[in-house]
Amino acid sequence: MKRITIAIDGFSSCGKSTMAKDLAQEIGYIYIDSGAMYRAVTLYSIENGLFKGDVINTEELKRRINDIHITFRIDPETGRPNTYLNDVNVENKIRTMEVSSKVSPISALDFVRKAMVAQQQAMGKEKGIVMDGRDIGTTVFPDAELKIFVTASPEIRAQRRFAELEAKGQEVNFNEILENVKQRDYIDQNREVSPLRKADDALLLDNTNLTIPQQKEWLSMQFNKIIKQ
Ligand SMILES: Nc1ncnc2c1ncn2[C@@H]1O[C@H](COP(=O)(O)OP(=O)(O)OP(=O)(O)O)[C@@H](O)[C@H]1O
Ligand SMILES: Nc1ccn([C@@H]2O[C@H](COP(=O)(O)O)[C@@H](O)[C@H]2O)c(=O)n1
Repeated sequence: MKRITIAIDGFSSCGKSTMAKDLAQEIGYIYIDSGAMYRAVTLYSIENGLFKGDVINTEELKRRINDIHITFRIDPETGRPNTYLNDVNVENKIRTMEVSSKVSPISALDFVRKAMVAQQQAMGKEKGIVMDGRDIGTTVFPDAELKIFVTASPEIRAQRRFAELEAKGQEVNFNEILENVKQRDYIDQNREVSPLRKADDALLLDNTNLTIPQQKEWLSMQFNKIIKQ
């Protein structure tokens, strides 16, 4: 059977990774969470003192960008990929509010995007990949055979994220999460390099009123339509 490239873009916390991971597992494709890569660069910057408050030492980060190696390894227990930063598992550390609050300015830097996009394109050169993010259908894989753009109301997205972090035992505040979701959407849509936007040939999915199984079924249907062509 032919193998294709699947790009899933959209707003923060709307369920892109959930859909992408499930589909990849079902069809035996590689899954890459490109947001995890920008989060890992952000964590590196925090841990290496490259932030003074909210100000980034961009010159130093630029000098070090080639020392930042991000890989994904499947967790044998869950069957899901974990993110590694320079060979250390950082899957939990990159999901904190501290990283969420600093990641969008980091991802707006042109040299950071250039480095990440090159790695993402290398990961997808054999096809058989599902990648989610903000610019996958527009910049990383403009020729992807299946492109989806996901959205949902900011309130429902914040609610979903709140429930997830609370279940992980993190101390979270709903309003802080809602503010973060809106702020990241704004920065991601308004940056100069590869701003978040729907590719002209992407299918739009508003999953505000969909359950996880419903959106999974919808995505499988879109995949099957393309693969049978
Ligand atoms: N349709 C849905 N209904 C309810 N909860 C959902 C739905 N889709 C995803 N979720 C939950 O919402 C949360 C955010 O989902 P997910 O991490 O997949 O979003 P995302 O778009 O990849 O986010 P980010 O852009 O921040 O990486 C998760 O806890 C997930 O389980
Ligand atoms: N292709 C991408 C993916 C992500 N970003 C930036 O990273 C942030 C975190 O991503 P999540 O998917 O984990 O929410 C996101 O807010 C973007 O700033 C990106 O620029 N391009």
